[in-house]
Amino acid sequence: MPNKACVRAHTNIALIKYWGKRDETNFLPMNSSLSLTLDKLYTDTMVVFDEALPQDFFYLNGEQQGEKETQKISKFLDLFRAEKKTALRARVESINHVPTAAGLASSASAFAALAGAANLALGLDLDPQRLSTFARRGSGSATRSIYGGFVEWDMGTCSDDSFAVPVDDAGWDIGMVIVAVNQKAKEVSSRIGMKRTVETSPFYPAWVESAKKDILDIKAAIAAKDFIRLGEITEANGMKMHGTMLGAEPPFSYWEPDSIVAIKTAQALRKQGIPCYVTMDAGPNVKVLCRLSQAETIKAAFLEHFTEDKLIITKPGKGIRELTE
Ligand SMILES: O=C(O)C[C@@](O)(CF)CCOP(=O)(O)OP(=O)(O)O
Repeated sequence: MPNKACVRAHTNIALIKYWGKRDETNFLPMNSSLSLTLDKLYTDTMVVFDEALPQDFFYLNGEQQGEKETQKISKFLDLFRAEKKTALRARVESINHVPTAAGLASSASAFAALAGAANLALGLDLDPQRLSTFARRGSGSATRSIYGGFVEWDMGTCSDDSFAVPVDDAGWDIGMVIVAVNQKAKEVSSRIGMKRTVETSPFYPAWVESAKKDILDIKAAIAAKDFIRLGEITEANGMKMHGTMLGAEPPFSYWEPDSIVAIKTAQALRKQGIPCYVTMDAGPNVKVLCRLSQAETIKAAFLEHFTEDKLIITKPGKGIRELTE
C-alpha cells in the first residue's frame, strides 16, 4: 500500500442546481444536477496514512485546522478506512486555489481531491463512478468534480447508484467569467439554506419538478452544441432556485447589490448581441456562462463595474488527477 498520495480536483459550477436532500445522512439529492468543471479553480490535497500518528491532522492552506474542521475530515476518512478495514490515522494537507466558502463551491473541489487522495493512499482502487459516491458523502457538489467538462450527478435510487456521469468534455468554445462580488464567508451555508428551503418553502416542490425537466432539456442542448439554449436553461434554472429561498421561513437571499449589477451587465451584453448567461449559488458571486472566444470582451464590459481582481476567466476543467511530487 503506497500510504501517501496527492491529488488535484477542480471545482464545478452547477448549471442545473442541486438544492435539497431527500436523505441527509447519505447526501441523496431531490433531483439530478449538471455542472461545468472549471480549470482555474482547484484544490490540491496530500494524504499520508501512518501508523505512527495518534490521530488525524488537517492543514488547510498551510494552517493546522481546529477540532471542528478536523472532525469533519476524520468522519469523511472513516468511509475509506471502513472500506480498507484499517484504523490508520492520516495527515491531510490541502491547498485551495479557490476563494474559500465564498459561494465558489470550494467544498466541491476539496472533498473530491480528498476522496481521490485517500483512494490512492489506501490502495482502494475505487473506479471514478464508485469514487464519486464517496466524494458525495463529503459534500454533494463534490460528486461532480470527479470528472471534467459537463458532468451530471444522477440522483439515483440509493447511496450506491447516486453518482456522477461524464456528459461532454465542453471543448466547444465554452467558458465562464466569474464575478467574485465578495469573498466573505456567507451567513447561511448552502447546507443550512437548502434544508430550510426544503422544509418551509411552498415554492420548493415546483422547483424539483421544474429541475427534472430542465436537466433533460439541457442535456439535449449540450448534445446539439446549442449554446443559446444551454445558456437560457442555465440562467432560468438558477433563478428558479433562488426564487425558492424567497418563499422560505424566514425568507433569505444570497444576492447583494453588486450581484444585480453583474446580472444587468450580462443582460446588456445580450442586447448587444453577445450571448452570456448568469448563474448563482449559495453566495453573492455571479458566474457568467459564455463562449470562451468572447470571454475577454465580456470581461471588458464587467471592468466598467468591477476591479480586475474580482473577475476570473476560466475554460472548462478536467477530472481529478494524481500529482506526482
Ligand atoms: O452546486 C450546486 O449544485 C448548487 C449549490 O452550490 C448551491 F447553490 C449547492 C451546493 O451544495 P453543497 O455545498 O454541495 O451542499 P452539501 O451537500 O450540504 O455539502
